[in-house]
Amino acid sequence: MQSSVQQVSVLGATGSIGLNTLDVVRRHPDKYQVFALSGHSQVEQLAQLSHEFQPKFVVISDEQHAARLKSLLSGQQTEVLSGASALELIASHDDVDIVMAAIVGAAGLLPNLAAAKAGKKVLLANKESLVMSGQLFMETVANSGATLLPIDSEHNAIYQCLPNGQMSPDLGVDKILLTASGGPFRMFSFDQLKTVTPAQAVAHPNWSMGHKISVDSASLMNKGLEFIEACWLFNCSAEQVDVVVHPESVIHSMVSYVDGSVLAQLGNPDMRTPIAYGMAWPDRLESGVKPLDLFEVAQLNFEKPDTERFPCLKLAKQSFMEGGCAPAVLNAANEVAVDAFLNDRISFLSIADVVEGTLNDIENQKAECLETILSADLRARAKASELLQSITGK
Ligand SMILES: NC(=O)C1=CN([C@@H]2O[C@H](COP(=O)(O)OP(=O)(O)OC[C@H]3O[C@@H](n4cnc5c(N)ncnc54)[C@H](OP(=O)(O)O)[C@@H]3O)[C@@H](O)[C@H]2O)C=CC1
Ligand SMILES: CC(=O)[C@@H](O)[C@H](O)COP(=O)(O)O
Ligand SMILES: [Mn+2]
Repeated sequence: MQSSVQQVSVLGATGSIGLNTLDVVRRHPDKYQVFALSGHSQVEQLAQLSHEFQPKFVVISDEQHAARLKSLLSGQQTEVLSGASALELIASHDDVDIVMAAIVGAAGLLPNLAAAKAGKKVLLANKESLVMSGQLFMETVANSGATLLPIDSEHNAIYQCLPNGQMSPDLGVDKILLTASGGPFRMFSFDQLKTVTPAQAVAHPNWSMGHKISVDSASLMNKGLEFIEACWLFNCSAEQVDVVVHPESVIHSMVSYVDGSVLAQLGNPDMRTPIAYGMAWPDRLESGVKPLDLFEVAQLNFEKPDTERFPCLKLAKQSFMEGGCAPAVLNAANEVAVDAFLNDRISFLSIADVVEGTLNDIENQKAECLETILSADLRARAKASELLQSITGK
């Protein structure tokens, strides 16, 4: 049992995972105290959260926003900082016990690595950092003795179903069954996919999430990123992970064993469950999530994923099997393409075209060190932007 109050840094506090984390913290003031919060564009909301949680530090990306935040927090003890190095500071500070890694995209990589290097209890929601730098990230965790707990709902479920969170053949583990909702366009024909809008894409059938991950769910890129995330987290090969479409999102993933047993973790689709699991691990914590009513659920369905209509899943698997910096290139191209789609610059189907074109045009390299990975990320962004221009003519 944890006894003293744990100090928590929430990276990406103004987002969907950040706010759910703060909801769990709010329920347990005897166990958790907010040490630091970070945000990017939502200055007012960050100020409001700082008023409520009175953190020691609050970090925002740019200096102008920081100046506004300072004026909103005048008279409060909280220190306002800005920039990438400030994120690393609150992720690795000696006084921090738990880091919630909930910044979206590649922007989370450096602070997440800093938390891992500093040996923190890292609650990893940001899947992009593992996709970009899986080997480096896992080595950093192993070398520092950090505790890495997956918050992504599927990986949290798998962690709960594996013996000691490990994919060990000695313990009879056979396969991971990674569930996918299929997203809002699961039943759409290829023709219908040509004209879907950002508003339709972010309307996930089961989960309320940020825009980027919602579009990824709609294209099945989210499942591709999660496939790579699972391989790194649980040290398994591509052949050991099967994607199973399960439209209800009640089973959050499963593990099958050599004796024919399949263990699953079920629950209502609410991120406060995996967040509370990570915060309290190895204990359990009340999270505010209502108990699962199986009579209300009534049916659980399963399908094979269709990678013809949703090629992003195939592209992600291929990039993992290719190895090196290919997953970092895939991730960067996807970030550029999703942003363009959300801003009405390209169609939904062009997301996969931009990712595929970028992967084809960038020569792969071994992911030897952080600098190589960051340089592949930059080159991929430049190439993806070029491809966007050729699609839009602008
Ligand atoms: N939402 C969910 O249920 C799940 C999310 N995840 C993963 O968790 C991560 C967060 O997702 P989600 O909460 O939905 O995303 P949101 O878009 O809701 O929130 C993203 C957070 O990151 C901040 N941010 C955005 N850009 C930057 C940047 N360049 N530098 C620093 N901070 C930045 C945002 O600040 P601001 O809002 O102030 O601009 C916000 O606090 C993603 O990696 C996602 O894949 C995984 C499983 C489930
Ligand atoms: C809540 C969560 O973990 C998301 O990653 C969710 O899994 C998205 O659902 P699908 O990608 O399966 O549609
Ligand atoms: Mn997920």
